[in-house]
This record gives sequence, structure tokens and C-alpha cells, in this order.
Amino acid sequence: MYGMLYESVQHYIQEEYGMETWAKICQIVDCKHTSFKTHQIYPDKLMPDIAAALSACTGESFDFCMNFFGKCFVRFFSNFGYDKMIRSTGRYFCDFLQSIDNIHLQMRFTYPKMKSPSMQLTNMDDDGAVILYRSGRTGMSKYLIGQMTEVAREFYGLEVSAYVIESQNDICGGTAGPIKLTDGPLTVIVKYRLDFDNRDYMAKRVNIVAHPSQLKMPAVDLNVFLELFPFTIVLNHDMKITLAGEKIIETWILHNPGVNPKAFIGTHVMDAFKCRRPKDTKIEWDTIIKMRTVLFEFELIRTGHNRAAYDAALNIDYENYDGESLNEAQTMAVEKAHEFEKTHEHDEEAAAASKDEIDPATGQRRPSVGLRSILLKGQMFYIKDVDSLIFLCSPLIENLDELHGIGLYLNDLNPHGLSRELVMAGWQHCSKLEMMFEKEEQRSDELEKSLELADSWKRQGDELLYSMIPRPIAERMRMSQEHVCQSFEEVSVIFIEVMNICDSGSNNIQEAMQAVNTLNKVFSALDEEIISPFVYKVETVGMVYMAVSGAPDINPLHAEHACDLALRVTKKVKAHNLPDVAIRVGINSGPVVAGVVGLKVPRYCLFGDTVNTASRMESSCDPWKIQLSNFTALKVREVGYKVEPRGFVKVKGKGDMETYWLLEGPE
Ligand code: HEM
Ligand SMILES: Nc1nc2c(ncn2[C@@H]2O[C@H](COP(=O)(O)OP(=O)(O)OP(=O)(O)O)[C@@H](O)[C@H]2O)c(=O)[nH]1
Repeated sequence: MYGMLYESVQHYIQEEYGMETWAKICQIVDCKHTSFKTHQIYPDKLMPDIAAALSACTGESFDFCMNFFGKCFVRFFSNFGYDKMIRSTGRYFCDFLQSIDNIHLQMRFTYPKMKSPSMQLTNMDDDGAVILYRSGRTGMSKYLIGQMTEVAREFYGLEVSAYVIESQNDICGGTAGPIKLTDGPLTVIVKYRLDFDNRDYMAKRVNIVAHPSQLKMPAVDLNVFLELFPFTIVLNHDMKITLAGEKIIETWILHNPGVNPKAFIGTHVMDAFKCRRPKDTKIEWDTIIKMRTVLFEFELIRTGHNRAAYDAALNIDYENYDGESLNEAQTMAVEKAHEFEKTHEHDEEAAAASKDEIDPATGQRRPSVGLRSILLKGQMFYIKDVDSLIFLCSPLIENLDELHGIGLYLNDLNPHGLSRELVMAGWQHCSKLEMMFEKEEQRSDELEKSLELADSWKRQGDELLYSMIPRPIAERMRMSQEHVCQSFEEVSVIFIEVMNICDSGSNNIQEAMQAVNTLNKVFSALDEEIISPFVYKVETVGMVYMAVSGAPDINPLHAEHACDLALRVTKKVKAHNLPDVAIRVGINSGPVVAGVVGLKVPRYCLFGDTVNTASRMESSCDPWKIQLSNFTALKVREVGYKVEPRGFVKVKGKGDMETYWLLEGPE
């Protein structure tokens, strides 16, 4: 489905429910698009998925959300100036309802791959109307209700109550979850009742006063019609072709080589055509006679193509043709046509091309070899004088290539009909549009790239920030801009010092670089062992690496996690076998106050005697040993950690302290 529909949904969800809700919805439906491109096609199922996600986020029903999306579309398409098109469809809401198909048809150059639904007004009365919706998509029936009610309100000042009378293949009612769209072409048919004040329109229809000059109009000779509309066909009550315009007969012969050219007249319309729109319509007199405001699309059935047979058939003397009396050239051409059929009957391409050139699901033509089928678009009119239906139609041709692909030329198209203009206009329009699309694609690709760049810068910025300030603290500060300072009842502080690295202050550059490299190796090894949120790296000062467990995320197992880290890093640095290098670790547990200090290069710092003591545990420790304060040692011994009393140690500023060596973790 084209991105324009998703743009409207994204815009109004962000406006009415906020950016966070939209971000949450994107997460739920795993939508990576930061924005949608108007003319790019996205998966159909994204629409019901977004509706289900919005329903989950807001508690509104799925149908409510789809209805809301339909309203968004109408409000949004005014940005493209489409509101003028709606207003121009007619004075009354019913005029609009009868023009929706045509609106989509007019859009086919702007949205060439559009799979638009078809709408048919089947009944009107003073209190409203009944409309039949057909589509290849499920789950959009409530979307249409949103669109129709919003158009009625916004453009006709009408309050319309719309509801489903009956439906086929549509998941109707308060569907909670996303509608699973089937992968094959499926026709969803939904009949709606629209209740609104329709008296003015009905009065206008009933009191149509014909101009006096129209009262004495002579009956029209059908041949005039067939001359004016050379693709027209006339149908009797059995829906058989009783008369046809010259061009449709020629085209039928061209596309059905070797078939008796007189066979076209008298054949049932569905033996010569396929009804493309409205989908799944029963082509019988009683049905069609009621569908006079509907736009029909008939595709000519082809059995192949052969120019020779066409030429031959053109010269056939219809009156006396009995299938035998062909001259030599015609006989040869028709035989050639039969040969062509035989040699190509297994030819996949020709078969595919002739069988079904219009993709039933998209309503679009498939690329085919050689000639293409012709699509006729028009309305069915009842002509009382001859008690017949006349399909007043013109070929629907996208562009010049298509015209040649069908085997027609511009002067085959009736000069007063719109086809010729449409082809030329379409052709110019297309080339202009293609240029515009390319520019738009370029711009949106650039936008996409700059958004990705901005994203990566933001990520790098965040990583840098989180390397200075713990993520939960940074996010709190970002949300509330408040200064963050917290006290923690009990944490475990770890100090790790790298020993015997020559003083980087020495003036021997070589040694200093060597020292920095070695230190970087060790600190990087320590960084790899920091597992957030159990342990958080606080800082490195000189050769000392400081970490904490139990802040900023409260962690009742802070002492165990601190000891585990100490055991892991001792083992890991030992395994590095760095010449002369050793480390020593000190751990103490207790209360601290933590907060972010400083504006430039803000740091997350810990304050309190617990920190000072932990530092002393490290600075009075032996190489490759882990010294625990008494409090920490007794805590971890209870849960199976092996500790060994070191006895009383004279600790600066603390006097004699009983400390322990940590030997290993629990079994
Ligand atoms: C006025 C300008 C309009 C434009 C440019 C437009 C264009 C489109 C486009 C591009 C699609 C997507 C189809 C696809 O990607 O295959 C679409 C779908 C649809 N349109 Fe329109 N449309 C317009 C007006 C309307 C109106 C007024 C209605 C009904 C009140 C309507 C009913 C629908 C519905 C129900 C769909 C969903 C597709 C489906 O059900 O299969 N459209 N339209
Ligand atoms: N890396 C680091 N070390 C700290 C921090 N707080 C205290 N220390 C160290 O803990 C030790 C004990 O601190 P205090 O009891 O305040 O001792 P001091 O008199 O400030 O410093 P000394 O000269 O080492 O005695 C000192 O070596 C401090 O450097 C800290 O936030 N980070």
C-alpha cells in the first residue's frame, strides 16, 4: 500500500497520542521506517498491525483505530490538494459517493501500482444510501467508514452514521488483533448503510425538469452511437452482444486469430470479456440494470495474436463468409494463425500473456509478450427504444507503449472521447511525474541517510555519556533535567591497582608509551568484565580502577558481584602474562552517596567513608591478592565464598583493621 496512507497515520498518531506512543507502536510492529515515502509501496499488513498496536497502547478497539486512520487519511490528503478534487465531485454527498472509483482512476498516473478498492452506490433514499465496497485487502472496512464520515463532515457538513450491513471475507466487528491478510487475491465485499439527511439530493433527482427542447428529441439511431463510440457493445436481456462498434470487432479479431470473425456478434459478453471492475459482479441483466452509476472495466479475452490473420480477417467478405470461401492469401493467413496456436500453445509466456494479463489482485497489467489485452472502461446505459444495455466505453490506455502493445493507434481512439487526450496527457504527465518521483526519491534517500547519520551520532553521544554517567542516571537527567544525587544504604566498592608499571611520568618517551599501552591492555581487560547492571565502572585515576556494585541500580548481591569481579579480573590479568605487571584488589561494603558532579565532562561520583576504606583495602593489599574489609568478608563467607583472615592491618587514617584475603568463590 502506498506510503501516503501511512504518512497520514504516523502524522496523526504523533499529533494525537504523542511521539512516545508512535515509537512504542513502531517497536511493537517492528517498523524500521522513521518516515514513509508518499509514492513508495509498503506491506499491506502494516496498516492493521499499526491499528492493533495502537489498540494495545490506548485500550481503544481495533475497529476504532482503523476508523481513526480513515479520518486521518482525509484530513491529511488536503496537504496534497486532493480536497479540491473531493469538493469538485458534486454538490451532494451522494455525488461524491458515486465518484470514489473515478477519483482513484484519476490517480493512476500518480500512483501507478495502486490496488484501489471499488465502491458502488446500490441504493439511495431520503435517509441515506447503501454502498458496496470491494477490495483485495481485509481489515480496511472500518478504515473506509472513517473516510466516508470524515468527508461527509468536512466537505458536506453532514453527520453520517455508517455501519456494516453484511460482509464477505472481511474480519468485521471489534477485531482485537492484526488482520491476517491472505497472500492470494481475495475479494472482500462489504455492504454499508449510511444514514444521513439525503432529502435535498433525492428531491433534486426526482424533480429533474427536462428542458422543453429535450422533450421533442428524436430517437437516436444506434449506429450513430457505434460510430461515435467505436468500442461500444450493445447487450440484450441474455447479455449477448447484439451490436458492436467497428474498433472493438477489429481488436477482437486481432486478438483471436483464426476464430470466425462473425462469432463476436451473438456471443455472451462474458465469453468475449472478463469483468475487472467491480470485482465479483454477476453480469446479468437484473444486476447490471441497477448499476448505471458504476464504472465498469471489461478486459477483452485474447487467444493469441497474429497480424496476418488480422489482415486476412479484415478482407473477409462477412456477408458470404461460411468458414470456407477464403481466397488463397486469407486461407494461408488463417492456417498460419492455427500453426501459431499449435507451436505456441505450450509457450508459457504466450499462454500467460493471453491467459490473464491483468493481475486480479492488483488490477494492474502484467508485462506480457507481444500484443496486450485491451481494457475498456465505461458505464452501462439502458436504451429504452431498443430495450438494450449499451456499454458506452473507451479503451483505458496508460501510455503510448500500451497503445502499441494493444495493436492500436491514436486515430483508432474516438477523437471526441477522452482516451486520446488521456494517453497523451498521461504520457506527458507520466514523464513529468517520473522526474518528480526521482527527485522525491533522491530527497527522501538523503533525508533517510541524514537521519541514520544523526542516529549514529546520537548513539555515539549516548555511549560517551554512559561511559561517564550510568545510563539510568543519564536518562533521568535527560527527562527531568533535575540534578541527580542519591544515597545508597549498602553497596560494595572495588579498587583495583595495576602495579609495577613504570611511572608514566618518566621522561623516557619509549617507556611512557609502553606504560600507557600496558595500562590500556589491563584496563580494557577489566572493562570486559564489567557486567551492567550488576557492576558499574566509576572511574580510573592513574593506575587505579574503581568500580561499584549496588549503585546506581540497587543490588542486594553487591558483595558477591564485587568478589566475583575481583576473582575474574585477577585470573584474567594473570593469564595475560604481562612482564612484571601485577594487580591488587581491595573491597569494602557500606553506605555511600552518589551523584553527578561537574558541568564539563560530568562524572558520576561516590562519596563516603566506605569509598575511602575500600581504597585503603587496595593500597594495603599484596600483589595478586584480594583484600576484603571485615564487613564484606563476613557477608560473603555466609554464602560460601572462601576467605582467610589476614589479621589486623595498620590502615592509614583508620588505625588497626581486621581484614581478610578472598581465596575463591562458592562451589
Ligand atoms: C482524493 C484523493 C485520494 C487519493 C489520492 C487516494 C489514493 C489512494 C491510494 C494511493 C491508496 C492505496 C492503494 C494502494 O496502495 O494499492 C488508496 C486506498 C484506499 N482508498 Fe483512496 N484515495 C483518495 C480518496 C479516497 C476516498 C475519498 C475514499 C473513500 C471515501 C478512498 C478509499 C480508499 C480505501 C478504502 C483504500 C484502502 C485500500 C483498499 O481498501 O483496498 N480513497 N487510496
Ligand atoms: N579514585 C578514587 N579514590 C578515592 C575516592 N575517594 C577517596 N579516595 C581515596 O581513598 C583514600 C582515602 O581517602 P581519605 O580517607 O579521604 O584520605 P586522604 O587524606 O584524602 O588521602 P591520602 O593522602 O591518601 O590519605 C585516598 O587515597 C583517596 O584518594 C574516589 O572517589 N575516587
